[in-house]
Amino acid sequence: MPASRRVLIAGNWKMNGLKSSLTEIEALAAGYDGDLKAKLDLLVCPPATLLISAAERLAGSGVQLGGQNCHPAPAGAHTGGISAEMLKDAGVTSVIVGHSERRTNLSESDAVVMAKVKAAWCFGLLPIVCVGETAEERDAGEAVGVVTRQVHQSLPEGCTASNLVIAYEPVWAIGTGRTPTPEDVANIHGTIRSVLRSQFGVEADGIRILYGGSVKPDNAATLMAVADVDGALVGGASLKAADFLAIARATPAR
Ligand SMILES: O=C(CO)COP(=O)(O)O
Repeated sequence: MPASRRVLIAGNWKMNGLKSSLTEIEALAAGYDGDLKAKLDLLVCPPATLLISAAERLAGSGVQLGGQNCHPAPAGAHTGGISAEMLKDAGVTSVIVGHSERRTNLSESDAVVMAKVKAAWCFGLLPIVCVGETAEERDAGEAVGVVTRQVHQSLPEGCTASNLVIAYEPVWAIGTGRTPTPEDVANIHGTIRSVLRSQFGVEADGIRILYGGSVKPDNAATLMAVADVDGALVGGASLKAADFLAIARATPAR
């Protein structure tokens, strides 16, 4: 196992979280203890409005802070946009790009996702690139093909173990309580690893591939033990520090 493939448990709060939720950030900072630090990286991605305050609360705790999206342009006339530089300035080290909710609801294409990866790199942020098939695509037997295409077309040249994380999130598993079988997860993660190998050679062996979609404290141990699963991207169960920390504790040590 390459040293760089340290397990990463990441929380995506999506459009949830008010100032009062900063108590959960404080609880995360307090709960990321020596055992967890020895075992894995912990990352939380609250909404943009909470980033600066969250960075203050997390300072010195070792818990990393992430954004949920960035604009492909460095700056300028993009009302409502948030640039990678702004995220960096707020204390962020990672950014989720290409989440299926943005691909679907905001028609984000693979080309746009690639531009966002490059924007993140310009400011030293670690992009977490999401891929995953819909229920219709899975039922049509197209899961492998869809994920392969997304990985191929969303990633620029020059991806390495230290500048890229992939998250496989089957759309039908997000927020539904349904998860793929461990065999299905192993199959898609193995496919992603081979696509990465074909694109980036030996570097691919160090790139972390997270699983996301209805990860909970009671299924984390099983899902995180699957081959080529290097952590989780957690939605709903990351909103409460107790649940999110329980997922981290349930994750097997490597
Ligand atoms: O979309 C997700 C994380 O980005 C997964 O969400 P849930 O964990 O709520 O299914």
